[in-house]
Amino acid sequence: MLEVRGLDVAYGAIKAVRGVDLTATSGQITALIGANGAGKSSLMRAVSGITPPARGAILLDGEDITRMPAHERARRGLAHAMEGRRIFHQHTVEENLVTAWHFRRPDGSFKDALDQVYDRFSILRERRRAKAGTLSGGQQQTLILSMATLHSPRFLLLDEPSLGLAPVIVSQIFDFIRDYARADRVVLLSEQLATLALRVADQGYVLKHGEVVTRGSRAELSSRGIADSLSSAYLGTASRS
Ligand SMILES: Nc1ncnc2c1ncn2[C@@H]1O[C@H](COP(=O)(O)OP(=O)(O)OP(=O)(O)O)[C@@H](O)[C@H]1O
Repeated sequence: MLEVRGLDVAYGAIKAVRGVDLTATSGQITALIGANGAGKSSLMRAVSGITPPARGAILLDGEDITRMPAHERARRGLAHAMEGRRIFHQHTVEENLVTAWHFRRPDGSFKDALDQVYDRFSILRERRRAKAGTLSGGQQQTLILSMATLHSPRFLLLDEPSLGLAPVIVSQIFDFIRDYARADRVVLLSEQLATLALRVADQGYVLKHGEVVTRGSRAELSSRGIADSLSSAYLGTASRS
């Protein structure tokens, strides 16, 4: 279980996250829903140890990791796929996977992990010798997801994995994330569009100006019309470039 208690994240005078309480349980996808600038990425960066919080606590299975360096959190099974396509564009697909494997102290067999990736996303097998920068947006996102999950982390943070992708690719990616969570993992997924988030998430937290304004199960949020109201707010105010 991942718990966040009374979390504040600030950049100087800018308060990006304010007093957030959140619980994400194993076997479920928990969505962070909010428009551009709502504080989703800042919250995730605090959880993975990239941005130190100004206040509050973060616990993994009851252990307080608030002051723990990012690499120690990674060793405890926490992985973070950040917003934007962070891969080595000049390296091949397989070289990117090798790098991801060695980035953490490897245990188990790389070949087995690689076979799993290629069995799941056959396009990555076909394109394993292609430079990652030549892949389509959807293929790059499957590579990023594969890199983030190569070590089968128990806690997976995904920052807007659907960003800019065609609906058919989003469905494939969501299928993967759903299966991943079902195998007793904690998945925290951020998404600007509530309608998209609620297609895959079991529960959600809606953030606005850094604060949780509502939370609930998928059914609860859907019945409250969160999806529609947020989507129209998004369409009116934000751009998704
Ligand atoms: N490194 C930074 N320095 C200063 N302000 C920042 C920094 N990163 C984020 N912010 C500000 O913090 C607030 C929350 O941003 P954050 O990126 O966490 O939101 P978000 O919900 O993830 O939005 P997006 O969908 O654009 O990533 C915004 O006002 C943003 O401008």
